[in-house]
Amino acid sequence: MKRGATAPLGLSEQLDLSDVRDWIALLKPRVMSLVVFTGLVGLLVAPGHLHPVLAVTAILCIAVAAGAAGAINMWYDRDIDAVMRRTANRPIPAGRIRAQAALAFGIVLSLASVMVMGLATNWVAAAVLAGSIAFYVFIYTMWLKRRTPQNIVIGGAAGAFPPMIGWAAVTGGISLEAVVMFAIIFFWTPPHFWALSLFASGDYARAGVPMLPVVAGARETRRQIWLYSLLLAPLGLLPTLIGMASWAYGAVALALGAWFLHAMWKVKHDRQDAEGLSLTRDAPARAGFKFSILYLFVLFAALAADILILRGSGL
Ligand code: HEM
Ligand SMILES: CC(C)=CCC/C(C)=C/CC/C(C)=C/COP(=O)(O)OP(=O)(O)O
Repeated sequence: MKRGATAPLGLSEQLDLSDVRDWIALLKPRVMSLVVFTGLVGLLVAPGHLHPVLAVTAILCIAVAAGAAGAINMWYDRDIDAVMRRTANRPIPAGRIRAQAALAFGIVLSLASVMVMGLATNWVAAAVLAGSIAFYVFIYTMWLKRRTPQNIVIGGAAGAFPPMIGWAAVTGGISLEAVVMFAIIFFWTPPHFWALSLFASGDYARAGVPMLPVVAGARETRRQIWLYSLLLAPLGLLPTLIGMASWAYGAVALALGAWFLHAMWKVKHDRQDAEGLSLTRDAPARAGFKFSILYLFVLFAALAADILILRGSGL
């Protein structure tokens, strides 16, 4: 058939792949991958049984909720994202997705993820899921981010909820083990983010976001990174100390903790100029940021492996 003005579009024309990529980018998939992984670990280590289909549904709900919260964050932050080099090409500031459409997308996905979580698992898990979306959107994004350099310390709690949500999906409640996993991520977030902010502080200064290096300087930021690292390293051992995991996990946590302290010690004593993007490619802050991600991934993987192996062996 010859294509006239009214002829239907072909599938590839209707579904432009670059559009799909932009909608996916709204969900901040790279950052959320680790959020979802920690949620999965919470679900795997929880005592009890959840049908595999429901378990997969629960993890999808965490992924969709985290992504939806990211989309609403990008809607709200479109003005500052446009100013920062790292974020200027995001779909909203770059004009590829309308702000209102992104907001609607985020709200619909948020509501859907909470409803499906409640129906598939239980309403405790759904409530904590709703709470973490609300925390990220209202407490971090809309309230603290533009007001105080403590924004990520308090707001970071949002990213610490997923293991608790996974745990609640299986058990229908929250117990000490879930709180311990929450605490590990809570104290991990400041070194994770402030290491990055040391080499992205020029961006934040331009956008008027009061991140710690902008307000208090690089030296104080390095000091705070070190203090939180000192708290985090022993916290990693808590699962063993409360009898949740064995000493095999404890040994991994100890080694990782020592490695984390080593990486952050180098950040603390780095004397390079921290303004803008002027840190060299191999600057300790860059290495520390990257290592923070590896640390959390390996720590949670070790926790899951330890508990599943112990359970499998009947010990
Ligand atoms: C308030 C808390 C947090 C803040 C402000 C924060 C901020 C950031 C920023 C600005 C980036 C840069 C990369 C990008 O723009 O895509 C990043 C990367 C990343 N964050 Fe965080 N983060 C926080 C908490 C978390 C949590 C709780 C997790 C997971 C448990 C996480 C996991 C990651 C990962 C995996 C990356 C690397 C993404 C990549 O490969 O590009 N973050 N974070
Ligand atoms: C289940 C659920 C709802 C989880 C929420 C997960 C969550 C809050 C993760 C926080 C990580 C994150 C994307 C911070 C970005 O900060 P930013 O928004 O200031 O970074 P940006 O400058 O890159 O936009």
